[in-house]
Amino acid sequence: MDTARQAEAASIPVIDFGPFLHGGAEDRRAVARAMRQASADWGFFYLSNHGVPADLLRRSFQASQDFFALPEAEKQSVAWQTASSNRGYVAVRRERLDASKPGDLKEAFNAGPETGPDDLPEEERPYRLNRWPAGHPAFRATVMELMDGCVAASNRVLSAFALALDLPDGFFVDSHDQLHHTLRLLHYPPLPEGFQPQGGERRAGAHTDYGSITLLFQDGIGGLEVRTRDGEWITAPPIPGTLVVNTGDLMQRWTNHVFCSTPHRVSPFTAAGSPDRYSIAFFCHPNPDAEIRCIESCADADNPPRYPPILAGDHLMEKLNATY
Ligand SMILES: O=C(O)CCC(=O)C(=O)O
Ligand SMILES: [Fe+2]
Repeated sequence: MDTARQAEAASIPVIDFGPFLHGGAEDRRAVARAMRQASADWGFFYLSNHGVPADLLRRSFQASQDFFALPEAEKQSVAWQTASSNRGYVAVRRERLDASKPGDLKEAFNAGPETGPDDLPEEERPYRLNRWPAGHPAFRATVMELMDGCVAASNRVLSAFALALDLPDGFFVDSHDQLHHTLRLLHYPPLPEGFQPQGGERRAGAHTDYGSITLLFQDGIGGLEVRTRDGEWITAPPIPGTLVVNTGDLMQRWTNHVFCSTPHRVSPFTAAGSPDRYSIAFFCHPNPDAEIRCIESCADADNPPRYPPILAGDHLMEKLNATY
């Protein structure tokens, strides 16, 4: 189906994270229960009072605008090179999130947490280094400040997920402690008036995310669409002050579909036409050597494990190699 129903923002749950961060044990459990329900019904929810400072987000969106406004040659000087690194600049139409459709009408800049190269095994070093445009130290500083904020926020969400499944607090966080995450600045350039998408092209093709969870920050433009469990596409409009959390493929495998990995896409058109749109996604990836196997309490005789165990790193490489 090509059009999406305009959803009431309320149809995808909005969860207040404040009581989890600042409340007592019962408040924390109530938030975790709401997340469990939302992840089962939708695989998506909005989170308010998420703890990532508004001023940092404002500066990050500004840094993103400044980066994408650089001349193409400067952006290409830090071009994305390999799936194993997955860092650097990705030009318009370079990636196909829906492999059956033309390239996405977006450009992106990927970065990862910077562990000092000295801490890394020799063979990993070239893949763990970010690609920064020369002469823009403030860009790097802002992106890395946001990285830290997102690592902290995602760990808090992962610990709520553990509580939601009655698992020890560190169950998910400990499997993410090598910080193989990707922070991705996204820019969807304006499309000319009367633009006709060719061959089903979109700003981002329909896909599920690959990792455990994703935190997504949207600007005010809109365009994100989510497929409901009934197969209908609905809009996920921006809600000021919130971020969007969605569960990815590995979380779905881990929880045997208790938490679902929901297809989503970005439509070329919004009520405002197709102006510039910016978003920022933080993809959480478990440690590459983490074995993702069905959590015991998520399976029983009627619902046996649906997938064999897989190493998180193997899953990610398979997905990245299919979309570039
Ligand atoms: O830009 C957005 O709103 C969504 C982007 C997205 O789903 C992705 O990059 O995986
Ligand atoms: Fe996505």
